[in-house]
Amino acid sequence: MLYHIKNLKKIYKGRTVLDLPELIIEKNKIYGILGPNGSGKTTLLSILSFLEAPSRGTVFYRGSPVVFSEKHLHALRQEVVLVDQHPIMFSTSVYKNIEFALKIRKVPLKDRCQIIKDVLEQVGMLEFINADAKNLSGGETQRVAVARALACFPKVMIFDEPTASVDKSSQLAVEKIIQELYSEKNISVIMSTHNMVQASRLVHKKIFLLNGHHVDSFV
Ligand SMILES: Nc1ncnc2c1ncn2[C@@H]1O[C@H](COP(=O)(O)OP(=O)(O)OP(=O)(O)O)[C@@H](O)[C@H]1O
Repeated sequence: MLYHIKNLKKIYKGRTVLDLPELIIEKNKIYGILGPNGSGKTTLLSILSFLEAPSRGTVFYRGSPVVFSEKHLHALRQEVVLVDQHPIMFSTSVYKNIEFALKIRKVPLKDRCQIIKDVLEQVGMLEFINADAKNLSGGETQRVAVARALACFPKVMIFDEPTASVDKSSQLAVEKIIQELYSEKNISVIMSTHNMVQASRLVHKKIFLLNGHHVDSFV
């Protein structure tokens, strides 16, 4: 079991936006979190990637209860990475954007170049290695963001609406990459999406959220 959530609540200014008595997420699968605007998808993904603490309840990760304090979260954030819907790129080359992630994880200088080439190759973006990351299209930016996350050798990758702001061909390219992360790299994937058709072709398990509650389906 990858995650086991028990009696979780997230409360903002007195309003409960997530209320999950129990939720289990198994490893080595692609999960889709589905729900309308404001249903709590991003909030759940932030908690699963250890960037937000629940207001109440416990998150077990690989069998251990997570202590949401900076000291304890450091190691967990090395193996679980979130790829944001609008990834932030620094105004420098694609190479340096990925290198920055390696630098903060203290990857030795001599290893960085090969890792960066490898991950860009995996997402089909090697030819952009020296391009200015600020000039990339939405789809290209998503792929570099995936490469940057992959450079940290994660066990779990979490995507917030990975194809919401890209065109159709980039959408299929990103879906293919997600499929390969799972099938070739044994990375567990959790992604939110509005797109039911996308979920049907890509994910193994769906989690439906409605007003912060886990429901069996929307019908
Ligand atoms: N930092 C915050 N402070 C106050 N309220 C918040 C905060 N973050 C989220 N919310 C509220 O929590 C609810 C759930 O938001 P969340 O972003 O998780 O939903 P979502 O399903 O991801 O929506 P969308 O599909 O529009 O991205 C919303 O009503 C939102 O306004």
